[in-house]
Amino acid sequence: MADPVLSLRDLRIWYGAERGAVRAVDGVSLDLLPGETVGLVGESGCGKSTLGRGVIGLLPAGAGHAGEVNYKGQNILELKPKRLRAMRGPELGMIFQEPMTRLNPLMKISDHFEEVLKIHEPKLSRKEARNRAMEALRGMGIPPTRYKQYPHEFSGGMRQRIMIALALVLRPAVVVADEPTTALDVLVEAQIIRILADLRRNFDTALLLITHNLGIVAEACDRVAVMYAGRVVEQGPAYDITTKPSHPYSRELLRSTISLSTTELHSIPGAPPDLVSPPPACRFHPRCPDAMQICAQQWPTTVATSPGRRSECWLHSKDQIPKGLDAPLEREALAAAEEA
Ligand SMILES: Nc1ncnc2c1ncn2[C@@H]1O[C@H](COP(=O)(O)OP(=O)(O)OP(=O)(O)O)[C@@H](O)[C@H]1O
Repeated sequence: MADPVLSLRDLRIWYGAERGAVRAVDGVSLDLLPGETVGLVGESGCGKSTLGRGVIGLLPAGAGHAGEVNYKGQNILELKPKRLRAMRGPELGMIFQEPMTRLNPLMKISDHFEEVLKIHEPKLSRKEARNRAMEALRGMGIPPTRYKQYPHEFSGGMRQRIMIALALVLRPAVVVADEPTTALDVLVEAQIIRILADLRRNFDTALLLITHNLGIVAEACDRVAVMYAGRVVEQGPAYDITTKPSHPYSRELLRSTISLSTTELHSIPGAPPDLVSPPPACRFHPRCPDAMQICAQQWPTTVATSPGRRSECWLHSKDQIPKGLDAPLEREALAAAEEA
């Protein structure tokens, strides 16, 4: 297996708040291999975007961090801002959700590409830069005849494809795509996801795809990391996790996804916890249908449930649970504890 192009080790990111720190990412370890797409899924507010920004060192001012984001033998979180800025684009790319806010309405598409290439690849001649841009656009299904047009002359789906082409024209080693297709209709979404899959194969780009849509994960990702309350609670091959989730949270998340075979709508009871003071021990225990007494008392260890697959749940290390603590957690007891 190839060496990872990027490795997160015990990554922690928090935001200062008056009531205490919001621990948005709280001890995440994850590898990205060259050319693979890893889907990052989880309910709103669990820390996906924060993790995605941490991966390319683009954290808001005031955010604290600890742990490592290793890229080419260096922790990018420790780099000088200038060095990091120079890496962002040619080595670490990011695709955001709303293309209109990122494309300058007064600049033609050609100007956008030529500016980016001039900054990061100054040795390219104008003609070479133009050819590179055309190639990237063609890959995204945008005809070269439209190269000199302005952003408003394109549909939302096309603008998003232009943004993706702009991120990929520099052939970065790692791209973080944060909900890149959420604002688009499903057909355009499927098309973009297919094109993204082709492109990363061609350029060996590792893609971290943040999404709410588990259907996309099953279709487009090699691996998936399921996030809950700042932690990655399960990670492994996308097919295995979307067909046979081993963490109760992944299972519940999958059950609450609408698909063609959906006969009734399921929602996970309760709400995700407050990240200022999350529940002790396993953070999912107050909502978990399988919770045992140990889950409210001790942090679960991460267990390799099969090759390449890890799950942070006591269900997978039952032999280590002290006697009696494997009894089901009583819901009434839980509610009373929460009231107190
Ligand atoms: N700049 C910020 N300052 C303070 N708190 C923030 C900031 N950005 C995010 N947060 C908080 O950090 C937590 C994680 O947010 P984040 O946006 O990373 O989650 P998410 O899983 O990407 O959510 P969504 O799917 O809704 O985008 C939330 O509690 C959020 O309110």
